Amino acid sequence: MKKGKGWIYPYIQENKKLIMITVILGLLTVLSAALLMFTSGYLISKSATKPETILMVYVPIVAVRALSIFRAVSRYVERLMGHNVILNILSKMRLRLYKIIEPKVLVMESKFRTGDVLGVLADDIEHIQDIYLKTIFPYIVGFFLYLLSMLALGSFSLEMAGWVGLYLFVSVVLIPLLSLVATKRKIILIKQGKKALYQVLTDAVLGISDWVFSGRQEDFIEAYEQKERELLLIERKRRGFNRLRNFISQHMVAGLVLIIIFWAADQSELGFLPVTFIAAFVLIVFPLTEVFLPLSDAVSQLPRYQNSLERLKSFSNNRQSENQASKGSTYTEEIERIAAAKDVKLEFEHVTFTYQSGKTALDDVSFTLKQGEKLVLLGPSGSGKSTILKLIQGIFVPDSGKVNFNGVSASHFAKDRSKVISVLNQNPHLFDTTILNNIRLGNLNATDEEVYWAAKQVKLYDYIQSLPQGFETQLHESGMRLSGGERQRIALARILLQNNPLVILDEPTIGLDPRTERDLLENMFHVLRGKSILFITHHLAGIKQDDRILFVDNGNLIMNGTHRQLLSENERYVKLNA
Ligand SMILES: Nc1ncnc2c1ncn2[C@@H]1O[C@H](COP(=O)(O)OP(=O)(O)OP(=O)(O)O)[C@@H](O)[C@H]1O
Repeated sequence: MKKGKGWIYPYIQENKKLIMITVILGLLTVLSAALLMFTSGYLISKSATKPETILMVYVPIVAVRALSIFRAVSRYVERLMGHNVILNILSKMRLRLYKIIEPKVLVMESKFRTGDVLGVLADDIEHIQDIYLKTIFPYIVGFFLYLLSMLALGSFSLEMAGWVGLYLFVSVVLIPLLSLVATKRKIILIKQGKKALYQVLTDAVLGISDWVFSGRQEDFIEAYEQKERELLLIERKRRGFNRLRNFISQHMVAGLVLIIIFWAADQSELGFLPVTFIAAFVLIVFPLTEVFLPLSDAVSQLPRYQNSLERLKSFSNNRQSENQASKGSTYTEEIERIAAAKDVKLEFEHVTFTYQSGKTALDDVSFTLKQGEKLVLLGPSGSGKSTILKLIQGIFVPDSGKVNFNGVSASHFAKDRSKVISVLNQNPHLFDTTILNNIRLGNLNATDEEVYWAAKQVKLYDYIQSLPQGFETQLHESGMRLSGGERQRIALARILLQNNPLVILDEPTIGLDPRTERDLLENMFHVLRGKSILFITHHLAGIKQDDRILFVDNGNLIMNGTHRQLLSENERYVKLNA
């Protein structure tokens, strides 16, 4: 199957045999139901004529039994088969979605809203499932049934087949299409409204403590409920319209029954049809319309699918991340070599990067970081530090210039970046498991002794041992029971076990008091000796005389020199240090 070619057609193509079997089983189910009603109608009418012996109706009696068993069996097998195909398709769709999302996890924050991601994961794939179950399968079955009914009726009377064909066309094709046109806007509004509510709610849940502390939770609930009421109003109108459409469709069925009664009676009077067949012809209408009626509803759901499909497409069509994912595998060997050598040279060459919004975040930035060097990336808020970090991680690709590790573009690292780069950020995540497991995340093959060694390096060993359960202490959700400084030390211990050549410290001490900050930085730089360190910060705490400083401002690299040099040469730097 060619990936990236849509979310419906490739799966139909791949499963066409199974889908055909499901459709044939669906047809058999309806046909056996129709024949059952036909034979039952005949049997009742024939019995009413008081046949002399039971043998006269013996064949229809056996046929009724056989058909009812056959109908139940074929319906069961059809459902089994249908769901099997759908579950098979769904599992492949989910895997595909996972593969699309996984490499983008680091960009998610800047490119998608959480509500959007949840929407795709929770709703959209489920909706696509309905396309098959409620629209594609029923429509194919309905189409063949329509042809077969017309052929069967045509063998009795071509004129009648023509009229009934037209009548069914109006109720199966025209009414659904009209209802689609009438409800399309409402369905799109409902879907968009639900999406917006999803996003507002996600946003509010993420910032729930701020709502509570600002004392404005009532305002939020009121605004949310107001939007929900507006949506309900549209939904009520849509349901009202559907009820009207169903009412008209039911009356069309009643009309069809009357037409068949009059026609069959007429044919019987003219001697073309035995009287015992009148009921048979009338009863056959019911199982057939059972297939045709739900089609209106299936068609009116199309706008819902459209919205889901568009959202899934927007996920699969992210050019930047697709570039990285596709090229990543070609460079695996080279990346392994770089990781094994533990000798990395990071080069930024005339890098320019502009966000989709048009904001140029970096303009012609060049610098080099050799193995074992410490580079301090300094700059005020919004100057471009995080953008540099994302370019190093290969999440973004420069518009011009190069970001290379030993000559290999950072954007080729994709999933393998964790073999070369370690990142300690402002808020490392600790999981609800033991301290031992949390540290071992850095290297799942690390022995207990190695974990203890890492804990000693980051000066946490004695503290952990003093806890009643030592390294087996559970950290609870998000590692709540530890202080900010301790959490950073756990994360640092992970990095030591990871043992990568390049470590990026992304403002790891933000929010800590000056003393904890100083102790932590001292410990960090001590235990990370020999590694290349890129220390991103917006102030000068922990900086030594020989550290090389890169100062970015408004996307431009305006200072490049050691702390000592800049203090003696650069007035602005001196002021910063004051
Ligand atoms: N996803 C984005 N879309 C558009 N502009 C962005 C995006 N992310 C950042 N920017 C803009 O690019 C510029 C550089 O942002 P960046 O996050 O790199 O700064 P920073 O130095 O890391 O700031 P801080 O220290 O506050 O984290 C800023 O003006 C910012 O508003």
